[in-house]
Amino acid sequence: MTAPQPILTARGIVKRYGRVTALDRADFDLYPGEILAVIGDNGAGKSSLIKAISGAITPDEGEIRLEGKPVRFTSPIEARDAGIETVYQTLALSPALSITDNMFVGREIRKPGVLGTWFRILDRKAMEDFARDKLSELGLMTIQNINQAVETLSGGQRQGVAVARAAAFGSKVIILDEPTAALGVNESRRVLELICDVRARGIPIVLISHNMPHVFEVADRIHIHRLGRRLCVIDPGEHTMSDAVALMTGAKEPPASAQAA
Ligand SMILES: Nc1ncnc2c1ncn2[C@@H]1O[C@H](COP(=O)(O)OP(=O)(O)OP(=O)(O)O)[C@@H](O)[C@H]1O
Repeated sequence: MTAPQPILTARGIVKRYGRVTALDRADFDLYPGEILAVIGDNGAGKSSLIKAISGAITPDEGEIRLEGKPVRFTSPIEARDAGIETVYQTLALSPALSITDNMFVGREIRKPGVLGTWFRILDRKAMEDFARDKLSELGLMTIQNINQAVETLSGGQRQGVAVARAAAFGSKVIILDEPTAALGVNESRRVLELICDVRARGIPIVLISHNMPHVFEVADRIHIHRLGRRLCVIDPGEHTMSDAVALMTGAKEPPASAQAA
């Protein structure tokens, strides 16, 4: 049997901010259908790695491949168009807009024919139906009214809308930056379930998180980042949270069983 090919890879990524080297020949691999957690101490370079992959920064050196083909994104829109959706901690939702409008910002559906092409009239019904379908596919229909303003939703529901939007449009990869950081226990639980639902639909997820119990609960593999590069990748079934923290902080060296960096 041939080994599965990674859907997204990065090799030798370097990113410098003046005299600070945020990424120092960093590598990364994401396989189809997995949840890959990326963990590391503060300043290890996790956000920079994710920004490089999602087009928010352009690396100084190195190569990124999506489905085996080299890509060079110069903006998040280019990465999004290629099928890489990122949900940042700040969510980038517009509070005053409805759930439907938030799902479609920048990619609205226009009425067919002249109305849509010339007068750019929105097809609200098509957008509402699509939003309702996507939210219910992911079990998010506790949100009753898809025309409700996002500012009236709880933190967990907002995260749900952001993840549903990413799942609806992120055909290839979804990157989640600290999706449970601002949430309570029950809301975090729901978001973790949602992440597993998205994986079950075949979309691989990159999960950046400082929350070790959450990482160990859902991740298939854990990428440990230290001093600007991938130190190792561990199997959460074979290591404890204390092992992961010791590796992150440099208190311990990678075990032979960990995938080589
Ligand atoms: N725009 C920037 N300008 C200057 N230095 C930066 C910039 N962005 C990141 N850095 C530096 O690059 C290094 C890596 O930062 P990065 O945010 O990628 O780490 P991180 O692992 O995501 O940290 P945290 O967990 O604290 O968010 C840090 O030393 C940081 O100060």
